[in-house]
Amino acid sequence: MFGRLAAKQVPNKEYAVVPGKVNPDLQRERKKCTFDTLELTHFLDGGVEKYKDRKERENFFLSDPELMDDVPPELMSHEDQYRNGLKKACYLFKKLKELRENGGTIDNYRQLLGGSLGSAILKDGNPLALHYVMFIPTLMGQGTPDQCAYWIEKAWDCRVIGTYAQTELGHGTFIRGLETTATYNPKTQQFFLNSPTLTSYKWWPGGLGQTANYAVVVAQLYTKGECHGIHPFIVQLRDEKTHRPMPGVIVGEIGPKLGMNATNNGFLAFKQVPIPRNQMLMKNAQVLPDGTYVKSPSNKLTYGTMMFVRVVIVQDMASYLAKAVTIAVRYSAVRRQSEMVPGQSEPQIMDYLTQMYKLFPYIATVYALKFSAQWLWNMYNDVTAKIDAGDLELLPELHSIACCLKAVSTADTATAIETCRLSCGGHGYMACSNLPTTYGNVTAASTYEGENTVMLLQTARALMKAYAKAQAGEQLSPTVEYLNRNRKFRPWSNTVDSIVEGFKQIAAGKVAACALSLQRGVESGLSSEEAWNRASVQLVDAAEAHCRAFITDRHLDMVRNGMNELSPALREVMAQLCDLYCVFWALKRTGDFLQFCGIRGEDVQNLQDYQNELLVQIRPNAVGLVDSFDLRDEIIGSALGSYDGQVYERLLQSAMLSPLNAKPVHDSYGASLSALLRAKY
Ligand SMILES: CCCCCCCCCCCCCCCCCC(=O)SCCNC(=O)CCNC(=O)[C@H](O)C(C)(C)COP(=O)(O)OP(=O)(O)OC[C@H]1O[C@@H](n2cnc3c(N)ncnc32)[C@H](O)[C@@H]1OP(=O)(O)O
Ligand SMILES: Cc1cc2nc3c(=O)[nH]c(=O)nc-3n(C[C@H](O)[C@H](O)[C@H](O)COP(=O)(O)OP(=O)(O)OC[C@H]3O[C@@H](n4cnc5c(N)ncnc54)[C@H](O)[C@@H]3O)c2cc1C
Repeated sequence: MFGRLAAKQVPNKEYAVVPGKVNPDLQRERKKCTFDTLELTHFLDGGVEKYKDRKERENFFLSDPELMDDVPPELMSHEDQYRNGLKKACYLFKKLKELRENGGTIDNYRQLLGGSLGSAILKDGNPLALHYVMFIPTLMGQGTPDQCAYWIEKAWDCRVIGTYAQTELGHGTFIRGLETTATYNPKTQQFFLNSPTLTSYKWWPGGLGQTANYAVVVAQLYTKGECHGIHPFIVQLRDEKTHRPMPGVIVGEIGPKLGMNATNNGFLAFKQVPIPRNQMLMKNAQVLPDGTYVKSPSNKLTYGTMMFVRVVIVQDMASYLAKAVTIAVRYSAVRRQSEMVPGQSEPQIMDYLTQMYKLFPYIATVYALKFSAQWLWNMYNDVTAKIDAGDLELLPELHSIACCLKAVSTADTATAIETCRLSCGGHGYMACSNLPTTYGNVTAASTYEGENTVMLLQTARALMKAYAKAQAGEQLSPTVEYLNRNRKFRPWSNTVDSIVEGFKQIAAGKVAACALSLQRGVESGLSSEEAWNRASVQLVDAAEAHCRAFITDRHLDMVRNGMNELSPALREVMAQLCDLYCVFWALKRTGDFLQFCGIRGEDVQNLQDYQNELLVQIRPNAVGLVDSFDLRDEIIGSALGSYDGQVYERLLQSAMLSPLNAKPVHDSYGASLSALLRAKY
């Protein structure tokens, strides 16, 4: 990274990065590790074959100089960020095509577009991401076989580039309130797309600004004078030859953002734009040539693509976090500061227990999220196969767990990355640490694909239904089985099993308390909606507790039952991480444990002692654990986190890339500063 330019400009040659030289503290850390890091890498990849595939894929992409930046995107203008992003994205997609022709799978695409590899190549966003992440999945999930046959090939080959245009200036969350209309005219057999108000302008879709020439547009369907709610339509936005906007299409880019500045998010409006009837995606609902509307088996099937992306976001979060925590742990091994014992040499900052506390729970979180994400991905595939066969029974369960996992994983990861940044002191604030960009990417996910509070309220809605079922003695689905009214919770016993059990007990207690609040609200004369709003802070809290119970349960189950093949040395470390994740959250929720699980003050002290013990146990393996994520330096993209630990050399090298350092006296001196220095006031 930070290529050719820098090497010429470092002021003192002896401070240049030396290839192959590894920081001695990092070397010592690697020797201390008690397990085989390669064994863990294989486990994370899902076996040796998958490990080899990944390595090959990374080589294929990351050793291509066309895909590497000579100048970091943060030094570019907004326009150049887009130009650079688009150039690389187009090149990347040519390579993706090559990969597909050699038998690449959708999993390859996910890994490339999400998480670590994608964010290494297109650090600040990808203007073609929505084409693959939402446009193609919507065609696949919502098109009829004929529509799929016509559009998907074109889309895979990038003969059309699409985006997913749903959100409007006025509505993102409440999609039933969208204002864009698609009105069917049986005489011409066309829909007419129209944007009746300013607030109906589409706003946000990735790649919409200057990149996409087609979009899936979500609009209110009108036929025979009646509105049938929101439906997806394929709309051509730009001429296929000239790329000029089609007649009646108003389109542009929305401007710089906190992050993701190469994503080319755009706005869009229509002035009675016609499209043929067969460009409504009609797998679920249909409009017949004469304008007759045929209902979908469930109007929530239109929401299918959002569900897909929520599921993959959870996986993505684990990848982003692995990257951030690798940077912070390696830096904390290299960085020495202060005196722990007066007169003695300065310790590595990772020897401070507070530093271990900042970092190690987030190493554990990578695993916690990975295991939940894997479970969710499997469930998603099972449920979609069943839906395709006409069985919609498990759809609500999938929706409920996907919503809370999306919210909790994105919120936790954003907090974790900010903590990683803080743990790197001043240098963490530098763009070249790659922590600010990583945070920018991750914090966006708390908003997109369903704002987190709203997602938790969706889960809470399902929890209230499940609670009512439990009270009626009905059978419950697996993720809410703990609400069963006959379930006896085991008494507290100062073990990790007890913590996991405790989270279920807390969730059950909070769900019951919400139900009571709602009931009281209604009894006091509030409408059920008003009572819901009055209880909503509690409801969000209950949904979060439910999700924490799920994540800890999954994590413990994996450690107990999913690691039999691993060596005892590695299993021990995996168990320590699981325990740490559980204790960390138990201590963050001490009030809940005191309220719902009957623990006492001395139990809290025991938990505190156990947390300290775990931090110290994990300390010698910290660098080994992040090395096992096996993230190449191009993926890490950080002056602080590279494998060799040449932190100070890389900081100096990256400073020299600043255009402000190109000349000994900057032009602005003559333009303004010299006059100020000479002025007599
Ligand atoms: C090919 C390669 C792929 C590679 C992948 C690489 C991965 C990389 C990923 C990272 C890159 C991402 C890039 C960024 C993309 C951002 C794109 C967007 O934001 S796009 C824009 C994203 N925008 C958003 O996410 C908008 C968020 N808003 C919404 O989704 C909805 O408005 C709502 C869910 C909040 C409410 O909906 P509303 O219709 O008002 O519903 P009510 O509340 O009245 O509840 C009624 C009933 O419906 C039920 N139900 C609801 N949903 C579902 C469902 N999905 N299902 C089932 N059921 C559902 C609900 O439970 C309830 O049941 P019941 O109690 O009656 O039994
Ligand atoms: C980086 C990025 C990329 C995006 N890409 C796309 C894209 O490609 N395509 C696309 O269509 N959209 C895209 N979006 C839009 C995104 O999906 C919406 O911003 C998101 O769904 C939130 O909607 P909103 O902006 O209307 O927020 P709002 O709903 O206005 O949220 C504002 C506040 O109101 C609260 N609130 C709203 N409703 C409720 C409620 N019912 N109960 C309690 N509180 C509530 C929220 O919790 C939040 O605190 C993108 C957004 C971002 C940030």
